[in-house]
Amino acid sequence: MINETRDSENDTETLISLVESLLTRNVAQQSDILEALVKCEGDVNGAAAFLNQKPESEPPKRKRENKLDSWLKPPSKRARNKVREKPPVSSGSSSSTVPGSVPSGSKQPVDLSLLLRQPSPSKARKTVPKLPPLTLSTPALVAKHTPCTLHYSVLPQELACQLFYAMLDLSKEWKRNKWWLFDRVVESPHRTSFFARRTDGLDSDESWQDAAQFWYNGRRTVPPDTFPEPMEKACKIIEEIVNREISKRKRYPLEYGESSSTPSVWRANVAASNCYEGSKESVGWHSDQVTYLGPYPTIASLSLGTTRSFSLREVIPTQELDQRNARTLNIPLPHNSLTIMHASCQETFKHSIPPQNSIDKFRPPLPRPSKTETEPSISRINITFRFYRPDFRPPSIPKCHCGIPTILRPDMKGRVGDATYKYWWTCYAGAQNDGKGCNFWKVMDMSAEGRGPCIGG
Ligand SMILES: O=C(O)CCC(=O)C(=O)O
Ligand SMILES: [Fe+2]
Repeated sequence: MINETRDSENDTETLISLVESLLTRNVAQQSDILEALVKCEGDVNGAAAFLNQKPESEPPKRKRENKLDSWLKPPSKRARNKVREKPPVSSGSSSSTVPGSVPSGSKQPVDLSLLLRQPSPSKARKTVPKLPPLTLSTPALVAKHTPCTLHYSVLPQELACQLFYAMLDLSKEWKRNKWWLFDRVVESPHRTSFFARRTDGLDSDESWQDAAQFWYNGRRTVPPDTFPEPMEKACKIIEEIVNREISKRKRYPLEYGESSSTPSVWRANVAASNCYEGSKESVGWHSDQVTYLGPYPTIASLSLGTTRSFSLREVIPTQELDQRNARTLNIPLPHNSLTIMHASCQETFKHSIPPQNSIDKFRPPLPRPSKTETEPSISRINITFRFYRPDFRPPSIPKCHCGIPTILRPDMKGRVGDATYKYWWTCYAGAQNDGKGCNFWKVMDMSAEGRGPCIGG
């Protein structure tokens, strides 16, 4: 099964994230990770093993340019497909398909400094100070530094425990996501599952379950499971919290809704769930895929079980790279806490659950119904409640030259200040079709495509 809820901006970046997620020690430089990848010919596990055993004091090798270039510019046709060509950064035009061709410069060498978002050798980049990671240990700090809000003890204690036990039991059957990266299939370092609510959350719309069958690959599959009973109960409580929080914050014109003056109607109609068993299970840096969520989505993420650190890092727009650096922000997420990733988070930040060297055993406050003793656990269950917009249902998603539904990507690096972000429909075949894709891209145009209603009309 491929990953339908996460979006990785480009292959090299994904590879680096995957290696990062397997590291058990700090590797300060992304260039060291890339070098290890080159040495191991793109083998993620090999690169991580190499870095994990490398003594910390060993000075980084500096002869990287030739090797990196030859690795990033493989000569074969197959290899050329591996590096995703990117649409122009500042495309101001409305909807445009470029059949059989790609934006100018598409066959040019990959710009490594943009890819890695780390200081380039130029003078200007050297003067941008690097910022150490910052731990955001209170909801006030989270609200100050990120587009998220953090809420503690959101469910009644009994319901939180009931849901934790129910998901822990179900998780034994969950699968690891698999997708194509370069020439190999990679597997997520945690188990995952997808649920669709019985209705779309608004009324008893019966087409909802029907639509849900298309969310893997855009091809009809077995319908996903519906929300188990404690998840349904939790969802109702979470919807109230989310709507209250949305009503307190700035709204964006492309967010779903009748108008900014009508009451908020965020509702969850799907949920993606993850189980991290032990300190080494993780998820690498990514933003969540917005194909069915539409622009400026709000995602509510519930944490159950042992406390894990949730990391956020802004993607600095290209034109600001010589002015500021991103900072890794770490938020400890205890049992029964809710992180709301508000509108603009998927467009401006990446997030991850990094592996840890140690983990606190979680002792649930209540035992299972049939037991008198509680079982300590090193697992964390995460449930992300999401609202798949009616105006982004599967039949409305454009298809690429490979004939499969595209994915929607925000222009993270090309964004300019607070101006409304741009999005592209791009080929997704690279992740699912033996790693081979086409170069389809098309600017998303809400009104030309008949989407809405949006807050901004
Ligand atoms: O486990 C978490 O808190 C994050 C999970 C996540 O980012 C995802 O499922 O997309
Ligand atoms: Fe995510």
